[in-house]
Amino acid sequence: MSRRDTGTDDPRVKVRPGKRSRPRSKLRPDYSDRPIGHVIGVDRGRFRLRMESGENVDAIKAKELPKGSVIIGDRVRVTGDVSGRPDTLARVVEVLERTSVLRRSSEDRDVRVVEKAIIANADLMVIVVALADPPPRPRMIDRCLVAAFAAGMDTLLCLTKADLGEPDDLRVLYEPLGVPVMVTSLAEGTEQGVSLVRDYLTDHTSVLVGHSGVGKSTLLNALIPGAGRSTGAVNEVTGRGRHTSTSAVAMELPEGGWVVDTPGVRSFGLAHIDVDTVIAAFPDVAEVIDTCPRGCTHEADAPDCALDPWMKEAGLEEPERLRRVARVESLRRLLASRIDELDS
Ligand SMILES: Nc1nc2c(ncn2[C@@H]2O[C@H](COP(=O)(O)OP(=O)(O)OP(=O)(O)O)[C@@H](O)[C@H]2O)c(=O)[nH]1
Ligand SMILES: [Zn+2]
Repeated sequence: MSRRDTGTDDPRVKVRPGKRSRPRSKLRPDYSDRPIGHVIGVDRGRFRLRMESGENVDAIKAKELPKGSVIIGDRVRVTGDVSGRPDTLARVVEVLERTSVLRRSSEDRDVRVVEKAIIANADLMVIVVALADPPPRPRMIDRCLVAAFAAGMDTLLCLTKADLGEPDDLRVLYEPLGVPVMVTSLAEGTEQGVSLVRDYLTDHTSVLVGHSGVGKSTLLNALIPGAGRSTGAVNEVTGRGRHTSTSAVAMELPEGGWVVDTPGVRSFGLAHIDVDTVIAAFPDVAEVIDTCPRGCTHEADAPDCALDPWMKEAGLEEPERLRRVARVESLRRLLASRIDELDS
């Protein structure tokens, strides 16, 4: 992946990966008059579509479409039986151009990096972080910010369990980057901050990302009464979350908009994202890096890397000095290793 020319060298100019338009082959049939559906459920090769007519229709993918080419959130053209009557199946014949694609990479058994598209057309990543139990990890937040940036999605930082901890340290780290921060408290019988989050999510297509146990399901149930997400259980065998299923689902918000829930976001390797894109996702640090010597790797042992004097600048107030150290360490860790599990 190469960085697109935006006509400027200014690293503050965010470069979002461009939409790719596939040339239409003359031999391919023209499906442009077929009805359009929105993929709101994927379960082992079966798709649930919300048609533009409002009908829900079940479908499979046409053979000519490659494996994995239809994902949750896609807009697709459909042939066959689109009546939505029981025991009917339509056929997805074309995937329309996506406005965003959230990808992840992971290592397969041969330790090859495999990249996978997991969510299409989502515009907002809600990074869910508990203020305590489990303790917040800025490293994970940074990984998510990079993935969202590379996907072309906006971000919202949602700090849960405010009854157990203070949000100020995280606000100091992320508000200067322009990441909106919202705080919720959903301890037994309380419901603070939810309506603000719901208003923010309305009319967007969002995905909640966060470590196991931070309260994603609790938040989702509060946002969408009747969402029926089960909460609190941790897999006793692996000690990890209990999502063993492969199904992905998009749930409708009461006032409009969608929240996507997919086990795909559990592991969040960023190996498919190039160094420039990782750096661009750290706008404050990118500005400093601009003054590095040519070819600088920005790693801890890189000679004359501009990040070192920036961290140690004389006369810095303590919170700002700590913020800079945290930002540089986070970026350096990300540059050193972009393969990681969200839950690790
Ligand atoms: N004290 C407190 N506990 C909370 C709050 N929100 C959720 N919890 C509790 O935290 C535990 C985990 O919540 P879940 O909603 O299951 O967390 P999750 O992020 O969906 O976890 P996974 O499904 O494993 O990914 C549950 O016991 C919740 O009751 C909160 O605001 N305050
Ligand atoms: Zn450098």
